Amino acid sequence: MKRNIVLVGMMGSGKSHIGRKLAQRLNWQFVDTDRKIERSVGMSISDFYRHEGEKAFREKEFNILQQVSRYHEAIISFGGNFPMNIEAYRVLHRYGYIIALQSDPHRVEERVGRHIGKRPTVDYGNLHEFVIKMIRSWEDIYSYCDYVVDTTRGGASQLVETIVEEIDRQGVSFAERKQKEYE
Ligand SMILES: Nc1ncnc2c1ncn2[C@@H]1O[C@H](COP(=O)(O)OP(=O)(O)O)[C@@H](O)[C@H]1O
Ligand SMILES: O=C(O)C1=C[C@@H](OP(=O)(O)O)[C@@H](O)[C@H](O)C1
Ligand SMILES: [Mg+2]
Repeated sequence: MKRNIVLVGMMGSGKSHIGRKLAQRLNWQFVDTDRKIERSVGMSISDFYRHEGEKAFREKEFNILQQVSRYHEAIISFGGNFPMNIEAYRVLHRYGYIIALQSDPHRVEERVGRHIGKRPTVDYGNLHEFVIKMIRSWEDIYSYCDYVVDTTRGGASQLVETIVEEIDRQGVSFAERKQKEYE
């Protein structure tokens, strides 16, 4: 039996947007791992990454994953800075139903380019090449996921219903939250 739903995928695939709507639809909590890391270290992801480096970031991220992976009735959006690695996958998959969101390059470019500067690791000067490379780096992950959703087309409400129907179709059941366990 699972406890939560984890959304993974490249930046601009819609994790935050769809995650919030899915949480509303199910009346669950929405949790963003990047925001939790930022609260825990007291600085932005980009500052932490710049000051402490990738190894420290990965350790912190793993730490947070272990914590949130045990949550019940939560939609957990996994930060899109890097493709999920196998250790993160194992931790999240124990209790989480893992959904990968993906979109075609032109849509990712359009979404990420909408707020220039918002995502500190994006190369906005070379957006097209950056997006192609990022999409490629996520390709190997999809076969590990429980469900892959293409978010290139379709509004968020429609995509949320598609996800809910698929979970029903697969007969996934989730343990209920019995006590307050979040921040
Ligand atoms: N299905 C969708 N339909 C319309 N706009 C969307 C959809 N999914 C995401 N967006 C928009 O695209 C942008 C990036 O989405 P976001 O949820 O922040 O992606 P991520 O968290 O995966 O980087 C946001 O401005 C969001 O409102
Ligand atoms: O560019 C970056 O480093 C970030 C991009 C965002 O990713 P998403 O677009 O996946 O939300 C988010 O993880 C965080 O704010 C940092
Ligand atoms: Mg996001």
